[in-house]
Amino acid sequence: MNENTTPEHRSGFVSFVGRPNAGKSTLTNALVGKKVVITSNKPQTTRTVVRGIVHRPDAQLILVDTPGLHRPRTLLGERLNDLVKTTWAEVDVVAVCFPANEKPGPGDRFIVNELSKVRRKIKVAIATKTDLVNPEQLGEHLLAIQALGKETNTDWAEIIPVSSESGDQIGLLADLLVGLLPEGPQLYPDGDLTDAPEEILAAELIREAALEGVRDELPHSIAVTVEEMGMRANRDPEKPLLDVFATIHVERDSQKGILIGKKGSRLSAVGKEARQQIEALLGSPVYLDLHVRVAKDWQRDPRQLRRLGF
Ligand SMILES: Nc1nc2c(ncn2[C@@H]2O[C@H](COP(=O)(O)OP(=O)(O)OP(=O)(O)O)[C@@H](O)[C@H]2O)c(=O)[nH]1
Repeated sequence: MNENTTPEHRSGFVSFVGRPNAGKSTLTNALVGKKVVITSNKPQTTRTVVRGIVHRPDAQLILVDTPGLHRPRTLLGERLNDLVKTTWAEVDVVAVCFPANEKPGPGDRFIVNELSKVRRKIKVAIATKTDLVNPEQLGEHLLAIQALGKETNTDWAEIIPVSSESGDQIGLLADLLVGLLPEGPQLYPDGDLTDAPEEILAAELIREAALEGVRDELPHSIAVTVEEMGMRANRDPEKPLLDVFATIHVERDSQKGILIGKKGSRLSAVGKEARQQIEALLGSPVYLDLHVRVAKDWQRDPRQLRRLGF
């Protein structure tokens, strides 16, 4: 760079991959600085590809959040894996997340192996959740990641430990990722933190609230659609109200009962939590109309999957 030119601006796409629950969504939110993707302690929370956008004077970093890649067991699982591979082909950098509190295992090997088939792609390893381990454990973890790279012929451009919880090394990670992006213009307007439509964000926030406190197979059985969303007409401009009409789909009657709870108590708690989250994200008071519907075995039914947007 010559001293008379302005510093180059970089822009590009980074995809986080990793086994379910590796901390990808939390990391996206930590880098963006705001909750743009939902997180939960239930594996396989992420289904749609939602982008978080990091704005800096020198760069624009667009984060593509993917579902956890795993051996598919259902049609939904297959669709999600296809989605991951399509994403890899399109991004500038693929960053694999390895939670520091779990030894890299067969699930991680499966992912890195699949990724090694994608040639000429910049690959980064991120050790997530470092706040959960001591320095010695972290050292072993980093060595295990390095070994896994060797074993699969994967050349890590960086191996970096971070904690989204404490914020440790998040700024450094952003710097490293920006350094790996090509020179390019700003791709999204200032202030845009995601390009997911508001309907999708609202549906995701409702799904997150519904996942809170449910166990076993139920989390995987929950899907949410937003039927209608819009500002209520004829309101005092000082008191706007956003109407959101949404449906929570489950696979069985018994699950419907669990979600609704005694005298509707659980559903109303879910509604309240989701409403507050949507209000925080979109900055307007919200009226949320929430229904629960049984879509029998939707995860295995192509027609229903299409209806639910997969
Ligand atoms: N202590 C700690 N917990 C974390 C950290 N990052 C994520 N978690 C937790 O780990 C769990 C999974 O995080 P997510 O970000 O939803 O994981 P994910 O990889 O997006 O998961 P899927 O959507 O299932 O693929 C959540 O309970 C998070 O709160 C971290 O840095 N420290």
